[in-house]
Amino acid sequence: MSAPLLEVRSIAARLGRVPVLSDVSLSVPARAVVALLGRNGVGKTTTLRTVMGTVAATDGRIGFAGQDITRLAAYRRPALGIGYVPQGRGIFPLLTVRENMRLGLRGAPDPTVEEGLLSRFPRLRERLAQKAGTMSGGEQQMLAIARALMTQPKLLILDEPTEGIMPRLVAEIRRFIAEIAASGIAVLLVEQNLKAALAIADHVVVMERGRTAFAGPPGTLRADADLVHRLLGVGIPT
Ligand SMILES: Nc1ncnc2c1ncn2[C@@H]1O[C@H](COP(=O)(O)OP(=O)(O)OP(=O)(O)O)[C@@H](O)[C@H]1O
Repeated sequence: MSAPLLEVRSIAARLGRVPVLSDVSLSVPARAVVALLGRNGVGKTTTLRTVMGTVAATDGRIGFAGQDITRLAAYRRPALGIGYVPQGRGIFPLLTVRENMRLGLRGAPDPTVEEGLLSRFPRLRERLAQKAGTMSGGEQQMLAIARALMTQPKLLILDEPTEGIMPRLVAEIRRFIAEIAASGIAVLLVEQNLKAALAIADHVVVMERGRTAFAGPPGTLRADADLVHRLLGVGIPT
């Protein structure tokens, strides 16, 4: 079997002096969707930030596309093919939609890529010259995803993409994520909603206080109501 696209092996990390991650492992195969779950505060966001390099791994190893990136500078990681949409989206409200979309690029935008994204996100096309801060939370989330896709990543990392978004747009954003995955881009997604995670993911990883407590196919997690209750405090969704 070929190596996974992203392989996080037994990483540890601190925020200030606080040890937040002690033993996190997860793999994202090429073209797969992996959902990262866990109660509030277990370290999901810190895990993603360690992959992106804005938090340093104090132990363990992070590999991407066959390269050891554990100590690679954060600013060099996106260029390897990792797109990241942080929690809270990271949109610049006073810049226009078009300016936000092009923000992560190092050179001129590829017109075919930009055009393809605007066809997929017609709400963004209609608002290209508008300041991003005037859009709804769901539209800003679409913009953040489109911005990450402008760099044509092999892996898209999304931190709670539907958090705080009105229900009508939640379904639309979930559909976009499924489409992105179907187009062959691997997705690593932090998702609070267990039902949505089980529906979209090929693999599920559940964290508990700074470590990986479960990693496997959604069906295995779904079959273990006791484990789901212990790790997530919820029942199995119907
Ligand atoms: N700057 C900081 N210094 C020390 N501890 C922090 C800091 N920021 C966050 N923490 C703690 O680190 C832990 C992990 O936080 P993290 O945001 O990674 O968790 P999470 O699983 O993503 O949570 P949520 O679902 O609430 O976003 C939490 O217990 C949090 O209180």
